[in-house]
Amino acid sequence: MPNHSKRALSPCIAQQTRNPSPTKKIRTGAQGQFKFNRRASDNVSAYIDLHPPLKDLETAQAARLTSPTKGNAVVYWMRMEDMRIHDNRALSKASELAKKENIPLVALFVISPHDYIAHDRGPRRIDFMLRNLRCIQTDLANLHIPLHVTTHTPRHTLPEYILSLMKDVGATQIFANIEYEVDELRRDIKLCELAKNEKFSAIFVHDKLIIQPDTLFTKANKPYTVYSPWQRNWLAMLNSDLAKYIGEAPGPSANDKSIHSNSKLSSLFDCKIPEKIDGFECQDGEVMAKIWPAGEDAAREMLRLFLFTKAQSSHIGVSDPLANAPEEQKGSKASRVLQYKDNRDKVDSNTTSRLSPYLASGVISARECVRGTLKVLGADKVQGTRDTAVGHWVQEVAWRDFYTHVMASFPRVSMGRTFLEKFDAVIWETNEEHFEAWKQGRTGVPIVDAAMRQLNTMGWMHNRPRMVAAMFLVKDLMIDWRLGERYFMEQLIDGDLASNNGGWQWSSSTGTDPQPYFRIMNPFNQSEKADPDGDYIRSFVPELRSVKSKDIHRPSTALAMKLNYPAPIIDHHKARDRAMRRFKNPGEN
Ligand SMILES: Cc1cc2nc3c(=O)[nH]c(=O)nc-3n(C[C@H](O)[C@H](O)[C@H](O)COP(=O)(O)OP(=O)(O)OC[C@H]3O[C@@H](n4cnc5c(N)ncnc54)[C@H](O)[C@@H]3O)c2cc1C
Repeated sequence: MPNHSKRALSPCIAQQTRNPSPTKKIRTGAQGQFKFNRRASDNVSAYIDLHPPLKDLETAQAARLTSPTKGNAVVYWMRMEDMRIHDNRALSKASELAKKENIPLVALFVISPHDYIAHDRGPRRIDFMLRNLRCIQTDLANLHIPLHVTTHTPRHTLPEYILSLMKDVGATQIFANIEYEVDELRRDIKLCELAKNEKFSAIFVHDKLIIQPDTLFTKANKPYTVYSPWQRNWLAMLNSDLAKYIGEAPGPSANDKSIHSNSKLSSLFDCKIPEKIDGFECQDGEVMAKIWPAGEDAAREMLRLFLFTKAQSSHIGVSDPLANAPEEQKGSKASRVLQYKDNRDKVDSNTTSRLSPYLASGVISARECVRGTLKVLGADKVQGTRDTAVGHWVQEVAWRDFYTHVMASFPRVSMGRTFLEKFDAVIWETNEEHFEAWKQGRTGVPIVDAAMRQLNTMGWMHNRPRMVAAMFLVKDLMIDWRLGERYFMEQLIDGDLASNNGGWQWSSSTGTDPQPYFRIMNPFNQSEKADPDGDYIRSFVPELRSVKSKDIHRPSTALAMKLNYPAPIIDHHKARDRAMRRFKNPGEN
């Protein structure tokens, strides 16, 4: 199988581009247009959609050895999207087998810097991964299960490396949860093949989503490309068998204490998790640890607070989300999830769950989140329609499934290709000053600047400003969405390839279910709706803190000058006309 993925970096290129700094120079092409080193060619794009690697993994799984000889241990291979012990299907299955065969369970985590470069992972996401690994290592050690953490490059030899580690510990079976990105699937297919040659078995399990990809189809037996009908089907399937889709996977059993005197395995307990990874040093690690505490207990507490307590405006910016939590008010209609339908788009308070970093790293399962909604309602069916507050939230969790389904069925979208191919020809501006101003939050449009500064200080943004800031880059500044996609990934602590790509393609009207290109958000109107009193802007744009009136949404040039705040770098109405023209006739100026 040709390995044409845009994400396949050769090791030497990967090393050269090690430091994915936010100020990385923009590559410009011969015609002065921004150029992408990662946009798949037409042939590759067509090939990958015809041969989605998830199907190949399913084929490899069907052909795997079902009963290899008993080994001396069973391995669970944890990856950076399933970083938890509770309700973890691959871990649960690995533990079940170890118990049945009466052999120890060993957990493995391989740090793969080339993968992080290939996926534009930022230092915050990597730091969060290391912090969570520390919690997991301690919790597993309490069950006498070692977590062996090791680093490997180059990434294309990872399957051979995993196989050698299996041999080192005397394991013949390895379990992992599926990662749906192209290169990750190809890596796992290769491991299946190598394992089979050795008469070993590699078992890959669906865990990330509520409903796995490749299960929901239109009446014409095609993958869905529109969210609403897909979601109706998703909800019906979920409610048809709650135990199957959101049932909790049993936790791992403890190993026998004798593992500590096992000559091959005891040293695995000594492994140290690195403080940092070269090229991914987190400059604001302390701030991140405060806003996004690591570990499953923290994630669960975030969920509990969202389900059972009120929003707090003191939690807009850099603050500990678990501190000074308001009292739980059982039966009260004031909890954040019960107010979600009305308040979710308000950015001046913590109206949403802020669980995305935990879901993206798998510190909590999506199943647990949906089970939580059943508890709030005391219901035995999942609410998932927009007419109820809880249903509305479940619909958001479903978007996460949807975008991963899209990526699994149309893998080219993750290779720098637009879903709607006709928009691939849209002509983009190449104004580096504009791009820098957007990144730094100095566009002179307060809601956009607050959003970008929230991203730069918190590694996270509320969904509404994400859409406003993304649409401003693409439609007002006419800068290619792929540059924004990359910048978000580098900054976000919740960076998830499918959701980020889906969000960017939605905002730029190039994706599935697109916001039509002629619907362009007016950032000033959005600001008045989402942040009526201007508190969100005030917390992230200190220059405007003294502005008490509605002027905060659109300060006059004189006021902006007086406050040392930039004038808007673009006229929204003129920019809107330009975007309409360019999208209506892709390829024309
Ligand atoms: C341009 C753009 C880029 C984005 N990039 C990412 C990303 O890299 N990672 C990411 O997790 N989300 C991304 N999103 C989706 C969304 O903005 C965040 O998931 C949400 O803001 C997280 O806040 P929350 O946890 O409080 O969400 P809540 O409103 O509490 O929603 C609960 C969960 O549902 C999921 N979810 C909610 N909205 C969406 C959505 N539109 N698409 C996919 N999943 C959703 C998330 O897992 C979220 O934690 C992006 C959206 C846009 C417009």
